[in-house]
Order: sequence, then structure tokens, then C-alpha cells
Amino acid sequence: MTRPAKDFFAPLAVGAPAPPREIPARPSRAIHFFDPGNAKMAAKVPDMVGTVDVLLGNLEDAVKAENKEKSRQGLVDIGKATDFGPTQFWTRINSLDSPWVLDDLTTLVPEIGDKLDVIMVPKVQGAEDIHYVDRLLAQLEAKAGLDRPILVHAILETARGVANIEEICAASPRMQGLSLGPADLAADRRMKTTRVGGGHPGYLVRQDPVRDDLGVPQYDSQRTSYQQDLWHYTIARMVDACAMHGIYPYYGPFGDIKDTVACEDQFRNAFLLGCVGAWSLHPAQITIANKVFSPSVEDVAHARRVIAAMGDGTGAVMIDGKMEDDASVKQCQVMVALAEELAAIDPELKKQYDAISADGEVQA
Ligand SMILES: CC(=O)SCCNC(=O)CCNC(=O)[C@H](O)C(C)(C)COP(=O)(O)OP(=O)(O)OC[C@H]1O[C@@H](n2cnc3c(N)ncnc32)[C@H](O)[C@@H]1OP(=O)(O)O
Ligand SMILES: O=CC(=O)O
Ligand SMILES: [Mg+2]
Repeated sequence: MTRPAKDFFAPLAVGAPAPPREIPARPSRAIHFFDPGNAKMAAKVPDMVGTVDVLLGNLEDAVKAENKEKSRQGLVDIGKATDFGPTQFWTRINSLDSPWVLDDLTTLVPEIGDKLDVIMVPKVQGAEDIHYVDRLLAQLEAKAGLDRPILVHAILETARGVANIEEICAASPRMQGLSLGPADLAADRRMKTTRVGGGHPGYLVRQDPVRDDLGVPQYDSQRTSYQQDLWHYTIARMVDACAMHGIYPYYGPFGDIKDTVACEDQFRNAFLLGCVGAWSLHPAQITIANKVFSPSVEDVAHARRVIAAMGDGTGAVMIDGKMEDDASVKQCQVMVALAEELAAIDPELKKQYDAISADGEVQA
């Protein structure tokens, strides 16, 4: 059950920092995963600061059971030694039913809680999982004397989690967002796939058969098929639940590292539907996510043009043969607000967006 409104923003432990009233819209186009116990990956982290919006030290899946402690200690060392500047520092802890998670939280919060922005919790099933983490974090924050609450991000990767999506988003004022976890979700749903995210050539619709002059369908005629998006339903649910609760939705992992084209397509679908970012598993995917989750110059120029033409934002105007009104101007405001947030942290994008005048003209 959700706490009564009067208690919702009260700290859950005496001396813990007050939970946030609003989740800041910090750019997080790529959440870049690294294994802090892998010396080669860990060595790259300091140079990645400033080149990626989020650096996430992963302690869960993809870290071997025998390396859990090494990875946790590696994360503490990196957290202490690194000045993250504009880059957010997140971790993915082990799942709540694992033998490692308690040590994850009781080690990380006192050691590097002042550096951690967000804790990603895997395999969240319902509000009860968030309540558990919420209370424990408050106790640990109070004990460590932290003055800023650590935010919580849930991975949607079980059928039960999807069914309970709204209550998960509403479970705590710490909730920062949700990521799609397509690999675990596929297993939990008993989907007949063997991939980490992305599409599947078997999931398609086919054009109707051509009919002969008598209207008889020719089933062996040449027919185009169209691959469909396995993840559309879940992402759409996630986007609505997050928007309703003022938190942020993300596409998760795309495992086919070499298929940069399909990765870009999958990320772009998520961007168009309302996601703010995706995971990057390999440095090559940071570039893809940064590109896809940044509005194009053309879109920002069009948006500024509509906003300028719409004046106080009410009424209807024609631009390039299309009607724009109170509703489309709001979409344009979303686009321009995102461009402004990104320009504040990305000098290259700032240059590109600054070349667009307030009424949408792009200067050469
Ligand atoms: C379903 C889920 O839970 S998804 C989330 C969990 N999974 C992960 O976090 C996976 C993270 N990524 C990885 O483990 C690796 O990228 C792999 C296994 C996919 C590929 O690794 P490799 O085969 O070493 O890739 P590749 O040879 O292209 O690496 C090139 C360099 O980039 C480094 N590198 C690879 N991935 C990363 C990363 N995520 N972060 C930082 N550096 C990396 C490699 O160490 C290598 O360094 P080197 O040039 O000093 O030797
Ligand atoms: O953790 C991510 C997933 O796809 O599973
Ligand atoms: Mg998973």
C-alpha cells in the first residue's frame, strides 16, 4: 500500500535526507555499463567522464558469482578516486533475492553514497521491492550522514513487474525511472527468443496475397513482409507509467554489439515513443545513444518555428501546408526543452542548436 499523502515525502529514517519532491531532468542518453572488477574496463572509466551522460558500475548479471566481491570493491575504489564532473554515477546492485545485495547496499552507501546519483534495482516485482530498498537506503543514508537522497531506478524484467508497473513508479519519491530489461523479461514471459533486446525476423506481418481477375487470392504471389517490434507494448506501457509519475523511461540493452544499424533503429523507436535514453554495453553504443536521443537540428528548427508562429501558444496556423495548434506546439516545446538541457552539457550540440534562430532559421 502507498503511504498517505502527508507522509509520502517524510524521510524513512531519523536523520535521513528528505526525499525529492521532483526528479530533475538530467540528460541520460546513454547509461554506460562497465564491470568495475574488470581491470581493462575500469581503467577506461576516468577518460569516459564527460563523454557519456551516465557511467554505471554493474554488479549484477554479466559479473560472475566468484567476482561479485571484487566488482563491488572495484566500484568503491572508482567511486572514491573519480571526479565525475557533469557525468552521473550510477550502479546496478544485485537482485533482491540474491545473497549479495545486502552487502552491496551496506558497503556502497557508507563508502561512496555521496558520489552515487542513482541505484538501479533489477528484477523489481512490485511496490514491496521498492519499499524495502527505500527504507534501507534511508537508514544507511542517516547512518552515513548523507545530505542528499540517492535515487532509485527499477528494471522492468518480469511479467509481474510489468503487471505492477504503475505501483512500482508510485512506490517512493526516490523513483527516478524505469528501464526495459528485454533479456530477463523474455525469459520470464517464456518468449521463444534467445536474444538480448532488439527485433526478431520471425515476428512479422505479411502483405495480403495478390488476387487474380476473379478475386481469388494467390497465396504464392510475391508478398512483402514487415518485421514488427517485439517491445512496442512494454515500452509504451513504461512510457505512460513514467510520464504519469514524473519519472523517466529508458530502453535497456541491445546485445548485438556489431549491429550498430539495428541498435540505432531500436533506440530511435524508443526515443520517438518517449524514452529519454538507453543502455550502452560497449563504448561503440555510446555514440549511437548520444546521436539518437539528441533531437536533430531539423526537428529543433521546426519546433522553434512553430513556437514562434504560435505566439501565446493558442489557436491554429499553417506551416509548410500543415496545421499547427495548441497541441502540436506542446510537442515542439518538449523538443526545444530537451535541446536546451542537452546544450547545457554538450558543447558540440550547443553549437549546432545555437545556429538556429528563435524563429527556426538555421544560420550557415
Ligand atoms: C542483459 C543485461 O543484463 S545487459 C547488462 C550487463 N552486461 C554488461 O554490462 C556487458 C558489458 N560489456 C561487456 O562486458 C563487453 O563489452 C562485451 C563482453 C560485450 C564485449 O567485450 P570485448 O569482447 O572485450 O569487446 P571489444 O574487444 O570490442 O573491446 C574493446 C575495448 O573496449 C573495452 N570495453 C568493452 N566493453 C566496455 C565497456 N562496457 N566499458 C568500458 N570498456 C569496455 C574492452 O575492455 C577493450 O579494451 P582494450 O582495448 O583495452 O582491450
Ligand atoms: O537486465 C537486462 C535484461 O535485459 O535482462
Ligand atoms: Mg536482466
